[in-house]
Amino acid sequence: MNTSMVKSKFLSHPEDIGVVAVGFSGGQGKAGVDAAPSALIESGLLTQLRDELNYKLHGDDKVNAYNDLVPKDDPPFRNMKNPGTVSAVTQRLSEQVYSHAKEGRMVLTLGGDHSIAIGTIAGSAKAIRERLGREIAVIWVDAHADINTPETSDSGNIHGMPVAFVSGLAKEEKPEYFGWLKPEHMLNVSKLVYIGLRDVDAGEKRILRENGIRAFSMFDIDRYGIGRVVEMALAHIGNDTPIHLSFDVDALDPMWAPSTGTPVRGGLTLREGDFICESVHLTGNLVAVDLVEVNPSLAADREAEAAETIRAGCSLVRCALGESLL
Ligand SMILES: NC(=[NH2+])NCCC[C@H](N)C(=O)O
Ligand SMILES: [Mn+2]
Ligand SMILES: [Mn+2]
Repeated sequence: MNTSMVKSKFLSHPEDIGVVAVGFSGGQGKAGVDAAPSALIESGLLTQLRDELNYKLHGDDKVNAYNDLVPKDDPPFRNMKNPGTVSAVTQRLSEQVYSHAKEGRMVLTLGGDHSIAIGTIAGSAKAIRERLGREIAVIWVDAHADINTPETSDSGNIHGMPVAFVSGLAKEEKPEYFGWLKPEHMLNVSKLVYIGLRDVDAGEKRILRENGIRAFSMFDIDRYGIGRVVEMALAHIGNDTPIHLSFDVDALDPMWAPSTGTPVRGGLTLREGDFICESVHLTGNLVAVDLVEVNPSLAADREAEAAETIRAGCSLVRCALGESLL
């Protein structure tokens, strides 16, 4: 790590990153998001972390496809699409994230669609509980709240439900349908904060309200500016809490990140996204980062727009890991 970088105080090996590349698209219906990790890696992300930011990287450079986990038959269950597949993949992913996090490393997960956060958050939460006896906080940067329960979801896509499962708002006993999630995997919703929301379903608004969940929408960003919003978000989770940052690239305006499955206009500039990541880095509390929903095959002008989106994603990750601070 460079001398100007902030070492995370909750990591015993702050210079080490466990990388998990998740080539998975089963939480939604559009092919291509599974190709994001290799596109990000090919564009040089891991080399930059190694050579420019001086991290030591652990874990396979190869992308996990999890094909061995896909059940032969995966019918909808409680309105969820591909429930058995998403459950099995996120369970395996939770073990991968856990095994890095329990070593005291930073964990970087490259998605994949946002359903994978069921696995990443479950793995971080469990490891941090065991290592430090603490609960993690989650900063969820997204156009969407992804807190539908199977019953409130219109689409049945599990990438719109991860927060509900990992916080216990959506419950299921069957082990093959997320019943593997145990109390040690869970996120306390009082330690959850959203930034960037602008497309929240009616049922999700009710869930946010009823559970008193702290959320900063694009309205708040226009009103207070990104600086104040990040300050308030960090104040909400407190200065002494390990942070898991889950960044959906669709939080950025489609101008900066056009290649994504559910783009919503009126989003963050790339600079605002980078600022969020830099600010989280500066807390010294970061323990895990997810970057999700980059889909290189979705774009009007494929090559150019996909390259833009990949570049934006790389920038966000580097900022979260300490780049660009003087
Ligand atoms: N991770 C995402 N891009 N999620 C989009 C979710 C969209 C919508 N709210 C749904 O539940 O289907
Ligand atoms: Mn989203
Ligand atoms: Mn999302």
